Order: sequence, then C-alpha cells, then structure tokens
Amino acid sequence: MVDPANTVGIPVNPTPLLKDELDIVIPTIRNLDFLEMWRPFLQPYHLIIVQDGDPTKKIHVPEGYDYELYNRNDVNRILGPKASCISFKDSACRCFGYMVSKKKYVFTIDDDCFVAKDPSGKAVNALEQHIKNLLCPSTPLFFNTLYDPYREGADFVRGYPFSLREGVSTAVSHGLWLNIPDYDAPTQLVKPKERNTRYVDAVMTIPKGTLFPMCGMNLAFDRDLIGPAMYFGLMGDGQPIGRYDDMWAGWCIKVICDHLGLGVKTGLPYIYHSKASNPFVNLKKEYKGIFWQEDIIPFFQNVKLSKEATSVQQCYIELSKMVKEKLSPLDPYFDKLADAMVTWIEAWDELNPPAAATVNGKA
Ligand SMILES: O=c1ccn([C@@H]2O[C@H](COP(=O)(O)OP(=O)(O)O[C@H]3O[C@@H](CO)[C@H](O)[C@H]3O)[C@@H](O)[C@H]2O)c(=O)[nH]1
Ligand SMILES: [Mn+2]
Repeated sequence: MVDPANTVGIPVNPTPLLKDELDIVIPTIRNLDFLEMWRPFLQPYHLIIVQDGDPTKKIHVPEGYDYELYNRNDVNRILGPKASCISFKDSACRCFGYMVSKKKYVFTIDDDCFVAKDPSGKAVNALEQHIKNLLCPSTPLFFNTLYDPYREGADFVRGYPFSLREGVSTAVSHGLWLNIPDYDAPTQLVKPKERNTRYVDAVMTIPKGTLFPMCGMNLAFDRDLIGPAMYFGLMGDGQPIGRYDDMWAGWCIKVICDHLGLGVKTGLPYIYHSKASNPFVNLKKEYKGIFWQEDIIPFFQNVKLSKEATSVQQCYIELSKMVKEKLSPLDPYFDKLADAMVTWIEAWDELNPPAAATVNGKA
C-alpha cells in the first residue's frame, strides 16, 4: 500500500514559481486540515476556498495561509440571478472560484488529496509539476513516443517533423492519483479494495481529436487561454446528475482547445487520494451520466466549431447552441444546461471584463 509522503520538516518553498500569478481553488464541505501537509508547497500561494453546502458552517483554514472564502450566500450576492448556473451540493461549485480569480493560472485540488511519494520516497510537489507542464509547450498534432520531449533527458524521436517541434501553448495540466483512483461507481462497487499503486513517470499530450475523462481533483489550467470554458455544469442539488461536473468541462475544453490549437496534458503530478466516496451514493448521482454519455461522446466527437469562433467565449456560446439543438432531445436537462452555459459566460464576462478597448491609444 502506497502511503502519503511525510512533509514535516520540509521548509516552505523559498522560490515559489508564479507565486503572484496563480490561485489555488478548493471546493469544500469539510475542514481544511489537509493543507497542513501541503504547507511547504502551497503556503506561499493565494487560496480561493469555495464552501459548499450549509453557509453557516465555519470552515477552519490552517494558520499562515492567505485566502478568500466564498459560501453560497456570497455566490448569490456576487452573481445575483446568474448564481443559478453555479451548482450547489456538488464539487462542481469549484468553478465559481475560477470565475472570481484574477490570476493567469489556477490549480484546483480536493480536500481529501494529500502529498504523494514518488518511487524514491520523495514528497511530490504537485503544484510545481503542474506549473512545469503549463509553461512547457504541448504536442497535440503528432505523438512523441518518448512522451514529453521538453523534459530534461528526453527529446523528439527520429521521424518527428521538425516543423512541429515548436509545439503549441498548453492550456490544461491533468494530474493523477495514487491510492483511491477516480473510478465510476460501478467499477468502485466491483473493485472496492482496488488501489492505484502504480506511479508512471510520464507526462503526455492528449492528441488533437481525442477526448478524455477529465478529473477535477488534481487539475491546473491557464485561465487566460481556456478559463471561460472551465464551467463544471449543473450538478448536485435539484439536478438529475452528479459527478459529471469535471467530465462535462473536460469534453468542452478539449473540443475548444483542439479548435484553438491549444494543448492538454495528462500524467505527472500524482497526489495521494485518501477518501473513497460512497459507491452507492455515487451510483445514484452518476447513473444517468453513464447512460447519457453513450450519446454525449459522439456529440462531442462530431462538434465542428466555426472559423469565426476565435475566442473561448465565442466557441463556448457556439457549443451551447449545439448542446441545446442536439442533446436536448436526449433529456430536457440539456436544454437547461445549454442555457446555464450562456449564463456562465455572461457571469464570467461581467466579473472578468475584457481589457478595455483602447480608442486612439486611450483606454
Ligand atoms: O457536495 C459536495 C461534495 C464534495 N465537495 C467537495 O468536493 C471535493 C470532492 O469530494 P469527494 O472527495 O468527497 O468526492 P470524490 O468522489 O472523491 O470526488 C471526485 O469525484 C468527482 C465528482 O465530482 C470530483 O471531481 C472528484 O474530485 C472535496 O473537496 C469535497 O469537500 C463539495 O464541495 N460539495
Ligand atoms: Mn475524494
């Protein structure tokens, strides 16, 4: 059994990369003691805590962290009627943190994710690896069989076109998990004791035209490149589906990244996922998604965004129209979701007005 790393005694990172350009977004219904273990790697960064559930509950944040905390009352106060697009009683609420952030980068992590150990026993600074992934180009147009060609000690292999070696900007870095893997409820039910002990030392770009199941528990992204598409949908309270928040966002961001020529990476870093949520509760949340995704995936595989869609917002609005037209026949839920996608963009642009257009050089 792989156990989490011991970070006691590790000094707080004296040279935190992107310290003032990155926010850490944590959705929570629990206390945040898990941050004690992350202190050496995360303390220098600003936290955005999205408190789900009962807003009167007091969430304890360990001393020494710089944070802002938003509960449901704050979401309603800030967004007014547009708060309807932010899920309640589901980790999907985390996307509110992406919207209120003012930084270029976001790292989001669940409160039951701890520092992992690599095979040498060294504590993994997951944030540092995500930053490396984001600051390095991606290679979605041609697969490099030696994985990340920009990594120390690796390169492009023979036959890799030189015209493609510059790569493209990386929009998303998707990390993995030791111990409790992110399995769906049926898999959890048939394999209750399965634990992931395999640490694969690789980062790879997900090829253009290929979708993937994006898990939100250990994820980083470039807000400027893809932030407006990182909507985690309508899940949880009052909705017919849950635990498809990150999946929905992953399918949307991937078709938009493919369209805009941006990269998505998966692999390192690992975190140690400690808590298995209840598979029976998960099954109730997921079962419609397990059924619907057999139609949703072909929908995304056939999405063609127009050449006029050159911004993330334009792509997302185009996508919402396709969702309304092509997925609403599956279930009226998708009609609501398509509208919520538009509300999300309206709210995003309200809180993140594009840089004021300059007229004759004046803002
Ligand atoms: O109603 C809720 C429930 C939970 N949270 C917070 O969200 C994360 C994830 O919660 P948890 O670890 O209990 O659930 P998992 O099944 O392990 O989560 C994984 O499945 C995906 C389902 O959405 C999710 O993206 C993965 O992370 C914790 O921080 C809880 O505190 C919440 O805010 N509201
Ligand atoms: Mn969890």
